[in-house]
Amino acid sequence: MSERRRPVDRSRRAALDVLTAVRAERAYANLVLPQVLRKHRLEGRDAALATELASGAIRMQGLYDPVIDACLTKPRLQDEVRDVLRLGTHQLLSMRVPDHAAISTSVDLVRASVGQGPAGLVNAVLRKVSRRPLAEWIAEVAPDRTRDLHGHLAVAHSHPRWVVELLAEALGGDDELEALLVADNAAPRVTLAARPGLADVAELEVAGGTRTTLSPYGVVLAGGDPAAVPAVAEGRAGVQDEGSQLVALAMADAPLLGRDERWLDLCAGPGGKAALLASLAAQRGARLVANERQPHRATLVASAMRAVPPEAVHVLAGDGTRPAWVPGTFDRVLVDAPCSGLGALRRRPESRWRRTPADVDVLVGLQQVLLDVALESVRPGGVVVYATCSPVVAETVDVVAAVLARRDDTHEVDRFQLWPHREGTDAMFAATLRRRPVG
Ligand SMILES: C[S@@+](CC[C@H](N)C(=O)[O-])C[C@H]1O[C@@H](n2cnc3c(N)ncnc32)[C@H](O)[C@@H]1O
Repeated sequence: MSERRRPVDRSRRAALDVLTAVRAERAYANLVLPQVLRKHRLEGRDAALATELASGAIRMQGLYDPVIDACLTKPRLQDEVRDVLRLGTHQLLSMRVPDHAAISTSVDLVRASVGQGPAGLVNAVLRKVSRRPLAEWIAEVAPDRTRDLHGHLAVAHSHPRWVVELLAEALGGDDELEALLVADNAAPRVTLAARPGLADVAELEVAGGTRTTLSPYGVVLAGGDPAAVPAVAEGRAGVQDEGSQLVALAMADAPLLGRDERWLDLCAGPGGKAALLASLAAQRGARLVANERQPHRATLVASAMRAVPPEAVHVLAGDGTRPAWVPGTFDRVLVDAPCSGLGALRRRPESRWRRTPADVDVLVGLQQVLLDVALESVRPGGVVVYATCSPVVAETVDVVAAVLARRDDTHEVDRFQLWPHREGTDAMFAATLRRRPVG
């Protein structure tokens, strides 16, 4: 068949659709992927290939773009052509696709999506990329490691430099920094939580899972579609990172004197932690109020609760900074605050390129207000867990310190910081605070 009439590989076409939507429409890759896979009728290995191509090309663009630029003779490149080159470069440098297949399918793809014009350019650039292995390209395009470690790691592991610097600050130094950046670029394992009283871990093991070591409710799936597991389909279990399970348990299991009936999840959407908390509350004769500001996310919370006994939960759509309850109502409160998400970069390939340092500044103000509201909402003697899926110092320990500095009725009793390269979880932070009992 002539080159011009060769059909475009559907997985690569789908991957390009994802890159286009993420770039041009600011779509989220993990939300747009299922739609694109359906549109191209991709399943099994073809769907897995499209997913790897799209996620890898987006995640690694901080390394691939300088490599591509080093192969150009003219500096300017159409966005659509750069997307095709990112996909081709990912195949050449990070996947086991033979060079000739990576190059010819990319040429076909650009011909079909942009036109004949850039086909020669794509062919020439990818041939140059294919002449060196990844390590040599890193040595060529990244700053020298001994002179500028953060600059080197930022390019070699494709993270914005400001993110690398905040992660180094959170780690307290550079010793584990590279291990963390490597972990950020690896696909997370799919973990389920068996919601107590509704499903048990043994049931999920039968579905092909292996027990997690840190959460008593967690099971890691070897593969396959988690939605096909009956307990997940029925809402008796949920897909949930082990770190998120530990945050929910920090709230549910913090020692408490006196009444333990009224629980609040102040920022509940989309409802993973709230569903685990509500099932625990049902077992312990407590009731959870699951509050979420965005109405459509409150709907997701309600859906996550479909298997929970209705008397154990009340879902509320409301702004947590203007509480709809009187102060001191609750015995336990979780404030899983809106945050930069820099601890969950493994899950969202584009998020590191979307976030800016200014986002962190804005979020810190909201995080402090929400933590203050949480402390006002809990009775004296009650506990509040403040959590983020970010390890950034400004969003974690600094928020807790700033709020505690203004209050003389609260002290910190516990805290943890999890890491993808240590525990294999998202980089979740949680601090447990207690309001002093009166008298
Ligand atoms: C990190 S997410 C919570 C994740 C959730 N706990 C879970 O495990 O599924 C933060 C949530 O806070 C919500 N949020 C943001 N501002 C809020 C506010 N002022 N009041 C209540 N919720 C808010 C966001 O819409 C988002 O759903």
